[in-house]
Order: sequence, then C-alpha cells, then structure tokens
Amino acid sequence: MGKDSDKKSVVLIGFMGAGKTTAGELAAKKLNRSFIDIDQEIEKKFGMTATEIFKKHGEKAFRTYEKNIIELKTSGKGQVISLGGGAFINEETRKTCLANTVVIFLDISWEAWKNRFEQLVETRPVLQGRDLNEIKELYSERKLLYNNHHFHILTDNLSPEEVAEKIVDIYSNSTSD
Ligand SMILES: Nc1ncnc2c1ncn2[C@@H]1O[C@H](COP(=O)(O)OP(=O)(O)OP(=O)(O)O)[C@@H](O)[C@H]1O
Ligand SMILES: O=C(O)C1=C[C@@H](O)[C@@H](O)[C@H](O)C1
Ligand SMILES: [Mg+2]
Repeated sequence: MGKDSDKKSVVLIGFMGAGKTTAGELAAKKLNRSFIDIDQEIEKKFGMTATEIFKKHGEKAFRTYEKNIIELKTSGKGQVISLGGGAFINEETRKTCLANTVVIFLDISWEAWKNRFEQLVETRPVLQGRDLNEIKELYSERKLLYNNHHFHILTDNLSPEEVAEKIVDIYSNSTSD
C-alpha cells in the first residue's frame, strides 16, 4: 500500500457553475489534502479576473495558460483540482487528466442549471452576450466532452457538502497507482 499522498489527484470537471470550486474546496478540507482551483491560478498569474483577462488579453491567452497550468498541476499527487468549465474542451488536457488523475464529472441538468444563470453571468465571460438558447447549445456540446471521465456525480438534488462527501468517497476508495 502506498501513502495517501501517493494517490492520483482528483480532477473535477463539468459545466460552469456546477459546483467544482465550491465542492472541491470542501472535499479537500475533509480529506486534509491541498486544493487547487485552476481559475484562481490563472487569475493570480494575470493579476485580474477571468472577465478582465478575456477583455484585455483575449480568450486565447486564457486558454493557453489554462492548458499549461493544468499540465503542471496534474503532474502532482494527492490533491483536489477544480478545472474551469471550458478547460476540458482541449484534447491534450482531456488526455493528460484522464491518464494521470481520477476525473470526476460534476453533472447538473439543464433545468437545474438555468436557475443559476443570473448569479453566474457577471463572472463568467463565456456567458456574456449569449442568450439561454445559445448557452443550452454550449451546454450540450460540452456535455459530450465531459462524458470522458472516470466517475460521475449528478449534483441536482445535492448540497455542496453532499457533493464533497461523494468526492471524498471516490478519493478514499482510489488506489495509489
Ligand atoms: N450543490 C450546489 N447546490 C446549490 N448551489 C451550488 C451548489 N454547488 C455550487 N453552488 C453555487 O453555484 C455557484 C457556482 O459554483 P462554483 O463556483 O463552485 O461553480 P464551478 O463549477 O466552479 O464553476 P466554473 O466552471 O465557472 O469555475 C456558487 O454560487 C455556488 O454557491
Ligand atoms: O466554461 C468556460 O469556458 C469558463 C469557465 C470558468 O470556470 C472560467 O474558466 C472561464 O470563465 C471560462
Ligand atoms: Mg470554479
């Protein structure tokens, strides 16, 4: 048996607002493991919010740094890593995460997600200037990519605490290779 810190890191994927940051941070605390939020890493590097990065430097600059920082952070062990909602669009990111980490898809139905739109739009540049029909299309397109995962949690009727408990169970039952 390897040490707990030798275990593969957990990577949380899913649509923006599904709860990756919220539940990921809670799960890391419960597990006493480090938490890494890729959006926060990017915002720290640029010294501004995602919305400002998209405006000042463009989405491409955001995506390039996002891909590189994910590659770096997923080479570590025993951590809980929350990706941004769009990170899994990148094929290399998908391959890296699926090969080196335990990938958990935090799923939310469209019906449940619609109720979160208002609280998300100001901080999620990808939602800005799109109507709900366009966002639904994006949600469906991305769901096809999120379907590449190791574990799936449907979060619709779960509190962040309950989602975190499920992440803890998955991590605790995972092995060190
Ligand atoms: N299980 C839940 N039940 C109810 N509200 C939730 C739940 N999980 C998260 N939320 C709320 O939804 C909002 C978005 O959550 P969060 O920032 O964790 O999403 P995210 O998946 O990290 O999004 P992004 O992809 O944009 O980083 C927050 O206001 C959070 O409090
Ligand atoms: O879904 C997306 O494309 C994004 C989600 C956020 O987490 C941030 O990574 C950024 O706002 C882009
Ligand atoms: Mg997040």
